[in-house]
Amino acid sequence: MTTTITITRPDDWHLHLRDGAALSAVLPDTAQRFGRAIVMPNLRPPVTTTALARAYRERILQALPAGSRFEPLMTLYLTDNTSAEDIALAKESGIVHGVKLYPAGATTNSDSGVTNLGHCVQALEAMEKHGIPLLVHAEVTDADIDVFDRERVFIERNMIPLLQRFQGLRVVFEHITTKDAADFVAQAPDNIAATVTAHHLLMNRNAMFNGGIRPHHYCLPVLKREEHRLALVAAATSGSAKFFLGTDSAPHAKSAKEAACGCAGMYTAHAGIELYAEAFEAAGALDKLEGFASFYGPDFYRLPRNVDTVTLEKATWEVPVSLPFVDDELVPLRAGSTIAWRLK
Ligand SMILES: NC(=O)N[C@@H](CC(=O)O)C(=O)O
Ligand SMILES: [Zn+2]
Ligand SMILES: [Zn+2]
Repeated sequence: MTTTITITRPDDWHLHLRDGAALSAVLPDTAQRFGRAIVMPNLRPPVTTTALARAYRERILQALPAGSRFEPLMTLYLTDNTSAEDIALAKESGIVHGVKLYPAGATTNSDSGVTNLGHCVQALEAMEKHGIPLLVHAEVTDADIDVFDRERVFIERNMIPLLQRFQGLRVVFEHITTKDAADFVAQAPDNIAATVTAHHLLMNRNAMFNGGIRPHHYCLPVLKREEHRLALVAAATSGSAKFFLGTDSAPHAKSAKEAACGCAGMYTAHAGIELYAEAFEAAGALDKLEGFASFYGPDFYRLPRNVDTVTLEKATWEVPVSLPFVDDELVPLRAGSTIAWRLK
């Protein structure tokens, strides 16, 4: 007898869909599993205005498989020059659901990011006023701060002052990777929540060096020590509405990953809910998966929960060694290996 679980259709609250042919290559994986996704704006050039977000949304809808009811939820990329007027327009549009803060230089395509939060006061006040959440890639970029400490130091230097200054702003601490972040979010007021990726629930930093350097396990924020992974599992399976699903699936061509200076990002959308089922099962907490994957995200974003369902069965399947990707290949997480849950 196979074990199955049926849950309300999940949403992905942190996703990179890219653009053009890459978008067409990856979108079906997400659309098959998730009802909606918060689509990250770090294109080249970045999605900095509602007009750009509207055009990008149309390209996503065009690329959807026929009959799909997947709904892209758009975001704007915060820059030093984002104005209160830009935020008012975003709110009015009804299609923009968050504004993403990338500290300049912190991650893939973040060179237009914020150099100093002091430059963003008017935009942040407008977001507070209009109820648009700020989504934060929470890492400092100082050369003297160890790469494994970048998230912890961001909390002290940036997150605490930000929340102090804008007490009505809703903030998503994106892709948390440390016990420090999990503890911080758990004790913070209800306007602060966090997304958690499947890969940070399933792997610690040893996965980057298992028998040799493993570029497909390199992402940002980088994988951390086992004690941090355990803290993330505890937070995600706690039943707290402050922690919800965000895959941070971030496709890069194989040639850009397997390189002298390889790109950061893991592709996980091909098993976007299945990998979480593995992590929750390992923690003995499958009963907590639906809240994390399907309820707490829409509740935080003030959107209705999905009404249809997905069913997962406990059945091992083999992940292809690579997937077609534009003129290249895409190496998904677990390539050539197996995943213990399958989407029915
Ligand atoms: N997560 C990653 O390692 N990479 C993301 C950017 C990001 O989310 O920081 C990407 O766009 O490739
Ligand atoms: Zn990020
Ligand atoms: Zn991301």
